Amino acid sequence: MSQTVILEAEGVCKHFGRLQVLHGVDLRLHRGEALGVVGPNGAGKTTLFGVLAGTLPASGGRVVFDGQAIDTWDAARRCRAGIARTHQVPRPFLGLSVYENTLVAAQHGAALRGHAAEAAVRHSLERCGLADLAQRPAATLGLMDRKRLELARALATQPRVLLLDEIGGGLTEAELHTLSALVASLRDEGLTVVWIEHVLHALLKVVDRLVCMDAGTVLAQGEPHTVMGDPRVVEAYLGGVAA
Ligand SMILES: Nc1ncnc2c1ncn2[C@@H]1O[C@H](COP(=O)(O)OP(=O)(O)OP(=O)(O)O)[C@@H](O)[C@H]1O
Repeated sequence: MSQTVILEAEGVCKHFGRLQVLHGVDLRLHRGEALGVVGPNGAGKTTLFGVLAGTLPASGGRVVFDGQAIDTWDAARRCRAGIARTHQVPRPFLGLSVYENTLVAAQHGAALRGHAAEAAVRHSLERCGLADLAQRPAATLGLMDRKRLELARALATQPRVLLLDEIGGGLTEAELHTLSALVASLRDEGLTVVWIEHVLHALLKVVDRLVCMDAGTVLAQGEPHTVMGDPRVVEAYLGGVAA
């Protein structure tokens, strides 16, 4: 795995009014790796994603993508540059088809038009196992297919970095197995992935490194099983019981 840093948070702070949620987070993402992010509810994981993706302005620190400071870039510009994210609760356009939902992402997220947009949509739907459901209205999809669509919409923006926010929640064991295999294959094809997840066994099958956050700071990071066995992680995240 290359050790080139593609995305970096340096001393990132975030306040919501008087509530400080991120307290100087340092995070380095290496090109081509899959990085897992775990931590107790309220640790600031999703807030960090917002700051990286540009949907939330940081209150301090900086974010560097591919060697450039991107703090002044809005979310649309970051997406066009190659940072895509999924959300905990998928919110597709319910009245549009799977195809149309993904086309909107290709057009708005990556500014693709015509054949290039159609090719990106077809490829994303095939990658996510949705090709046969392309004409289905999004409103008729079950949970797993909504998650597939959320992923396909992110892929249609042609990302270099993919931020996955708890995409495994609510899935069956068989669905989790499929999801882990899909995320691993995306990483194996060269996509850089950051995955926030509470379903630990699904996450640990895939990630190369793990970060544990607690109370707006990075508590531990490194080789996944070493991090999960770290006494501070066991105490803060696993309620004192080792995984
Ligand atoms: N827009 C907001 N306004 C005020 N407080 C917020 C806002 N967004 C998040 N918070 C607070 O920031 C803290 C961190 O939330 P965040 O969602 O980032 O945590 P998390 O680690 O992703 O948690 P979870 O695992 O439950 O998703 C929480 O206390 C939350 O209530």
